[in-house]
Amino acid sequence: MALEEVSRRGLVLLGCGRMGTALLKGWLERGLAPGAVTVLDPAPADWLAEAGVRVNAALPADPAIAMIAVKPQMMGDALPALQALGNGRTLFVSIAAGTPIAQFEESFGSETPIVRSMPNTPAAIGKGVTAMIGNDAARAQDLDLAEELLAAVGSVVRLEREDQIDAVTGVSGSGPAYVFYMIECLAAAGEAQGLAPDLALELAKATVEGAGALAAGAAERPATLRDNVTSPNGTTQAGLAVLMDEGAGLAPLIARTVEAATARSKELANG
Ligand SMILES: NC(=O)C1=CN([C@@H]2O[C@H](COP(=O)(O)OP(=O)(O)OC[C@H]3O[C@@H](n4cnc5c(N)ncnc54)[C@H](O)[C@@H]3O)[C@@H](O)[C@H]2O)C=CC1
Ligand SMILES: O=C(O)[C@@H]1CCC=N1
Repeated sequence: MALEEVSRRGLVLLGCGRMGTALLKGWLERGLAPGAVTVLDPAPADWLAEAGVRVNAALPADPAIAMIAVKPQMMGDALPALQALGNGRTLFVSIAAGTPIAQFEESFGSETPIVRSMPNTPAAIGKGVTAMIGNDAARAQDLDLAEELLAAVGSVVRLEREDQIDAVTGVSGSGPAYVFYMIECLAAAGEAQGLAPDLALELAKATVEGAGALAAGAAERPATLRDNVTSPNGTTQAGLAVLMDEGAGLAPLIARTVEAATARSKELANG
């Protein structure tokens, strides 16, 4: 439904880099009309024009969505291009880390409906997760439209307070990178135990994919699924004794990882 409304009224995408591309590919594959999309980006990828997307063209008169997908550091240069859409019917949706709603209200006017969100790159294959929160001007139907649009490429959670988004960024926004690194480490460790690189990588990727799908679909908690793998005095127990070491194991490492990413999100808000 959201993709139909957006196909009718239009979507402007400010910045089409890695995350903008992930979202746009997800929407196009799920039925968004390419001709309804206007991408504004000084370095647009070739596939956009080939796919029938309008690139660096004039703004549509009354687009449903203005999506902000530039780096926080680029906001000053980039936002004026959307000025004409402020204080109107267009819903602004930002995916930028660390840029507060107040900054968008300052640029576009406080009557502008704005949703601040934090998606992640698995959106490109419809498996993203996005957290979102709206400003005071965002009405229930604006929030529903943003949620439906983001739900087309994965699951969506609504936040109660804007400041929750820093921790969300540290967990799920940045999280795919942690998991990719986990795959890299698992494959390298397999190589160190004598497996060929291709085989080690295949095993590591399939294991993370399978375990992720199992955890996502199971009624049991991850800790129970872990127990199910762990035979008394078996191989998993030997491995987990290292991984779950209180001082040097994964828990304190992940805690520091998420803490650092969350802190960086807060820092970005202060320029
Ligand atoms: N990459 C990720 O996994 C995620 C990124 N984000 C957020 O998405 C935003 C974009 O990040 P990425 O896509 O990773 O960055 P990126 O560097 O891949 O893409 C940024 C794009 O903005 C374009 N750009 C630069 N100046 C511009 C201007 N004045 N007007 C219009 N476009 C301009 C660039 O040419 C580039 O295509 C950031 O704010 C980031 O915090 C949010 C969630 C996840
Ligand atoms: O690294 C970043 O700043 C962005 C935000 C979340 C994922 N990538």
